[in-house]
Amino acid sequence: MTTSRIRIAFIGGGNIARSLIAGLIADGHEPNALYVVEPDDTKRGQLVTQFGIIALETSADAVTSVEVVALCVKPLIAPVICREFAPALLATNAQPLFISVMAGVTEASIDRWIGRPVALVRAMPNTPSMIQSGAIGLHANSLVNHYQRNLAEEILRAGGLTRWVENEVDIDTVTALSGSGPAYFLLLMEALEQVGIAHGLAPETARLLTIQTALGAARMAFESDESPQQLRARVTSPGGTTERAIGVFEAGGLMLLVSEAVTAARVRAAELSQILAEVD
Ligand SMILES: NC(=O)C1=CN([C@@H]2O[C@H](COP(=O)(O)OP(=O)(O)OC[C@H]3O[C@@H](n4cnc5c(N)ncnc54)[C@H](O)[C@@H]3O)[C@@H](O)[C@H]2O)C=CC1
Ligand SMILES: O=C(O)[C@@H]1CCC=N1
Repeated sequence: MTTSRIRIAFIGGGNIARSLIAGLIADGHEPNALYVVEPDDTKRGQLVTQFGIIALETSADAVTSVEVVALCVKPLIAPVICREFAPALLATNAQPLFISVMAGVTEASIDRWIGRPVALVRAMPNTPSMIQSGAIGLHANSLVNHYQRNLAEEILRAGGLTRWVENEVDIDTVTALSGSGPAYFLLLMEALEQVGIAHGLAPETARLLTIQTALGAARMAFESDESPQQLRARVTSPGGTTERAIGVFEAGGLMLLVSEAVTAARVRAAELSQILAEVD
C-alpha cells in the first residue's frame, strides 16, 4: 500500500489535527483514507466539508479499522479516550501505530490507560505547524518498528521539520525549547514593536519591520551554513549600533535569563507529566 493510502484516524479534530490533515492533503494524501472522531458538530462538519475526510462515530470504530491513530485531544481528556477505545482494541487483533501529540502525557500513562503496551510515537509539535512551518520533536517506544517509524515521520512532516530524540525525557526539553518557543520569539517581537512605537514609528511600520526582521533572521539562519553566532557577528560592526545594543543585552544577563526560562519550562513539563501519570 502506498503511504498516501494509509488509513489514519485523528481522535480530536482541533487545531493540531486540522494542521496535520491540511498538510497531509497538500502532500497528496487521499482524503478518503483520513478519518476524524470529533464531538463538536461544527468542527467535525468543517473538516468533512473542507477536506473531504470521513467522520467516525466513536474512537472504538477508529482504532479497529486504521493503520495509524493520532491522539490529538487535550491532555486531561487522554485517560477518558484511552479507556473509551481500549475494550475494542483489546477484543481484536488490531495493532495500529499510535501517535500522541499530547503535551505531558507519557508513554507509560497511555499504556496503563489502554491496559497493554502499544506501538507509540510521542510527537511535540508547535503552533507554526498550522502553516506547515512547525518544529516537531519525535520519540518512538520500543514497540515501534522501522516501517512505523518512517510512517510517523512522514505524517508529522506534514506539519513542518521533524527531529527524533533518543530518550522520552528529551521530549520535555523539546517542549521547553520549540513547543513553547514560538512564544519566546513573539515576546521579543512584542518588545521590539513597542520600543519602535515609543521612539516615534507608526504602529504599522514598527510591526511590519519587526516581523520582516524576525523572518529574515530566521531564513538567513536556516539557509546559511554559518551558525547564528557567526551571522550575528556579521551584523555587528565594531563601534557600531548593534555592538552597543548587544552590550546592553549581555550586561542584563540575557543568556542566563534565557537559560533559566527554558529550564523552568522543562521543569514544568516534567511536573505536568507527573500530575497526569497519577490520574487513574
Ligand atoms: N497548540 C499547541 O501549541 C500545541 C498543542 N499540543 C497538544 O496537542 C493536543 C491538541 O491541542 P489542540 O489541537 O490545540 O487542542 P484543541 O482544543 O484545538 O483540539 C482538541 C479537540 O479534541 C476534541 N475532543 C474533546 N473530547 C473528545 C473526545 N472524547 N473524543 C474526541 N475528540 C474530543 C475537542 O472538541 C477539540 O476539537 C493537546 O494535547 C496539546 O497538548 C502539543 C504541542 C503544541
Ligand atoms: O504551554 C504549553 O503547556 C503547551 C506545550 C507546548 C506549547 N504549549
